[in-house]
Amino acid sequence: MAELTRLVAKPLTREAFSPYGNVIETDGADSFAINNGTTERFHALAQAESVDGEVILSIFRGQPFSMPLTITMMERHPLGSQAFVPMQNRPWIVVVAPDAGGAPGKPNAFIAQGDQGVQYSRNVWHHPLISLEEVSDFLVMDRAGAGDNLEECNLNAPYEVHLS
Ligand SMILES: NC(=O)N[C@@H](O)C(=O)O
Ligand code: NI
Repeated sequence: MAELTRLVAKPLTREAFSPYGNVIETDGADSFAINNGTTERFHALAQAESVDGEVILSIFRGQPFSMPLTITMMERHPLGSQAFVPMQNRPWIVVVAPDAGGAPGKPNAFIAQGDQGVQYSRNVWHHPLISLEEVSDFLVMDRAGAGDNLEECNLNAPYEVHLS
């Protein structure tokens, strides 16, 4: 088995995640009152992108992974963005990577809190959903339509994701 490179998950912040997309959270976001002041709207935290087809909402029920977790591949969606918002307020893991000549470069891992969602911008390398602790539901917004919207690629070496 190839040497495992240790990857420590960092706290998810808008700034650190900005090269890859948006963090969907109320902390630090502007808001305004609607519904006669009975509701606060945190407006346009992310904008879905689809080159064609339609944008849909789904629920992904993720099996929990134990840590440390060895990752060997990444994927991306060339035809649209993909957003994940946790529905049961449990932490989860986000792994993204820059593009390096059409393949994922060195991955970055983040620990997301249960009130943090993310949107991967179109064509951004990311690892498939990594739930923690218990089976967890996520509201997912992404593109549906004709054509192949899933590109997978092995990492040049396996990484072992750690929480600390
Ligand atoms: N393939 C699929 O629908 N899920 C992945 O895109 C993922 O990011 O979890
Ligand atoms: Ni995906």
